[in-house]
Amino acid sequence: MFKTLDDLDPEQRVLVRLDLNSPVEDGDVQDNRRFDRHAETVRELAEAGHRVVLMAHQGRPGGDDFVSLEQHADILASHIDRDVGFVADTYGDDAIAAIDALDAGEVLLLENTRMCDEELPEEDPEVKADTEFVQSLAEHVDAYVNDAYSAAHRSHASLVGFPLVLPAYAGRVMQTEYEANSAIATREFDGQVTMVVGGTKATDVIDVMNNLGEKVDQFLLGGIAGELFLRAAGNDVGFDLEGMDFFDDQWEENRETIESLLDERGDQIKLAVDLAYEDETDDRGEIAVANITEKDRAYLDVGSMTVDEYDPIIRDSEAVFVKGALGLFEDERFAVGTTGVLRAIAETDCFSVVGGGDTSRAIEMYGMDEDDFGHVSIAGGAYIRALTGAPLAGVEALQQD
Ligand SMILES: Nc1ncnc2c1ncn2[C@@H]1O[C@H](COP(=O)(O)OP(=O)(O)OP(=O)(O)O)[C@@H](O)[C@H]1O
Ligand SMILES: O=C(O)[C@H](O)COP(=O)(O)O
Repeated sequence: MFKTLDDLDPEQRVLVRLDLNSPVEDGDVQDNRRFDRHAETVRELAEAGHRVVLMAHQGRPGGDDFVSLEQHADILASHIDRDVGFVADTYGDDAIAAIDALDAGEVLLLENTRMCDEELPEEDPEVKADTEFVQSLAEHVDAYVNDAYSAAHRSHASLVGFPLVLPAYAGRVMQTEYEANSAIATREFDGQVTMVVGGTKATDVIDVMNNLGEKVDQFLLGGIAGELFLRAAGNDVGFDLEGMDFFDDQWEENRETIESLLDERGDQIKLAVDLAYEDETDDRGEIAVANITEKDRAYLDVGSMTVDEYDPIIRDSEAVFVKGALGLFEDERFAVGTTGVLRAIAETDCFSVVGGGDTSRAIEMYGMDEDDFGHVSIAGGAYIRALTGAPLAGVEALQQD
């Protein structure tokens, strides 16, 4: 395990890595649950009287969402009910002067870590620890806290360098995410364990099945990934709408693996029995998979009969994990599958974890209460890695003494 905020000495100058990477629309950073979650860690540190220096990233160089963190400071301030200072510098003289000027309980956000050349290349922690970025900041703080679980799969300087040169602790988000997302690999459940898998990436589903095949009793499939499995089972599905490229490449690359998974794990894998599409009047139409004779239209959701089949399986489960949406839920007509399984989870008291950046958005979009779920992860790439047992560089760096 790692040390947590409970182990931190009083009155520290603490350097805290958050993940505030957010959608940006027309240059405006959108508020989202990452701010709300990290607010807990920041508030706790500030209220305890520490001097709090925050680091985070936004986008990647070259992308439209690669912007300054100035707006993030204001959004975060609104979540913690106290000022968050901002300095447009990552580790230069301005950043150091602002850090040195902090009083107890004050909070300062440094500029986008990815504006620093030493942050991004994926390198070993030892190399990152040796950078000017890490060495300069480390001299002006007493401790390092990593709260950025959702970025912990990256071996970037702000995530893996500091634990080698400073006493390092996990923040509250890091702690909660790590525990919940590792549960499927580490916890023993007495009853049935079910995994709902969908979304657009077949390899995510394949990796999850290969890694968790012994832990999970039933995989309930949907989404593009589910359609690829239906195709492998001999159905004429997998039609790309104009401008979309979900199926052909994925089919070429994964066909054999999917066929052998169906062969070896057929009893554990439940596929949709009906699918939904946009009909001639732009309404939702549904068709039983058994009645599909031609690959002539795109399917955008699992159908209602499928939800009726999946619902009792979820209600009989002791633990349910979700990765990926069962349909194009952003369009209300095609949200039936995704909201159907989420409602079934919310209404039972099973242990549940819902992950995937997109999928978890459905919870708020359709007015469900996060408290009805065991854990709603704010992680995308890190969540899938946790499920498939892959190491997370940022977590490993924290765990070494
Ligand atoms: N049949 C479908 N047709 C088109 N889009 C679909 C379909 N089924 C699911 N999707 C889309 O899949 C997306 C989720 O896929 P993804 O695999 O990216 O899931 P995630 O795990 O939530 O996200 P991420 O990996 O980005 O964190 C949703 O935005 C949804 O609209
Ligand atoms: O938003 C995320 O999933 C994380 O912050 C990681 O971002 P990245 O994929 O740009 O490294």
